Amino acid sequence: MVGVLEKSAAAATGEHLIEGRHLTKVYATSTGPLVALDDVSFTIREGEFVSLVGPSGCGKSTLLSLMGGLEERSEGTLTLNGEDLFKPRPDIGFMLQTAVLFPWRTVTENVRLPGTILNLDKKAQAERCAELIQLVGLGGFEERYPNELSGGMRQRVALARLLAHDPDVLLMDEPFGALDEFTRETMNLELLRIWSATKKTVVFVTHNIGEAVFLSDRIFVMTPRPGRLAGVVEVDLPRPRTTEIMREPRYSEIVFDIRHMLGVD
Ligand SMILES: Nc1ncnc2c1ncn2[C@@H]1O[C@H](COP(=O)(O)OP(=O)(O)OP(=O)(O)O)[C@@H](O)[C@H]1O
Repeated sequence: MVGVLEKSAAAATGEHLIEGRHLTKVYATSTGPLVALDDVSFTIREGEFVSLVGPSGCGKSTLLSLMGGLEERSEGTLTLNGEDLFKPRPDIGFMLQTAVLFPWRTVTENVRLPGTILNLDKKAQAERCAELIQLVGLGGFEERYPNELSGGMRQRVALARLLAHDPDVLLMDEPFGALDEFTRETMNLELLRIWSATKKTVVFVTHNIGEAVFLSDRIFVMTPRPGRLAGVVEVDLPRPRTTEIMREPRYSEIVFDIRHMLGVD
């Protein structure tokens, strides 16, 4: 059970892992070029939990897709450990708001899919996936099919699948955005538990400022038209975090600062 939670030797060295310099993304649209990201520069350290927040259309998903190598940048540089980042890589995992699970595959078969695609050792994968299913709280549901699961349970399957091939970087695009508040809070706590044990690098997109403050080491605050990085906020709240932290004046202060940066107040 603890095997999947062991820190990778390379993790948490505090070095710059992902580095973007003057990143620009222009989409060609029917009404002409649309600047989704404009001159965005940042670094993300190994083992760090970074959230991207900002209103709809500010380029959060675009930036995440660039980091996942799913979109081509228009200008600028983007590197992972100094290597040009321009295509999907097995050491980067991606998770979306709605779990894209194969309905004809069981929970176990869905979680084992990346290992099968990447042709990883079958026995080791079988063990790891069984541990991960326990880890995300789905013990007993291994042989169920997605349509027999709740939305929260399907996201748990997606989370286990994200971790199955042990990527160093987890890119999560509003992974719990479609869940009710209680389930979302539980999933956030699970994610923090897994993250603190594995020290993976997480980049997490959310509309929810409170969620970003609760989870993150740093928050990239983005503004729209064109998508820019308005500022980076350090979250100096202690860890490990529980929901009790939301009572802290410092928590409210950071939430307020971000709202202010976004012009919400
Ligand atoms: N494939 C695409 N083609 C054309 N325009 C796009 C494409 N993807 C995104 N855009 C545009 O780029 C801008 C940024 O979109 P993006 O999805 O990155 O924003 P976002 O901050 O993630 O928004 P949301 O919070 O609503 O998901 C938007 O104006 C959007 O319409």
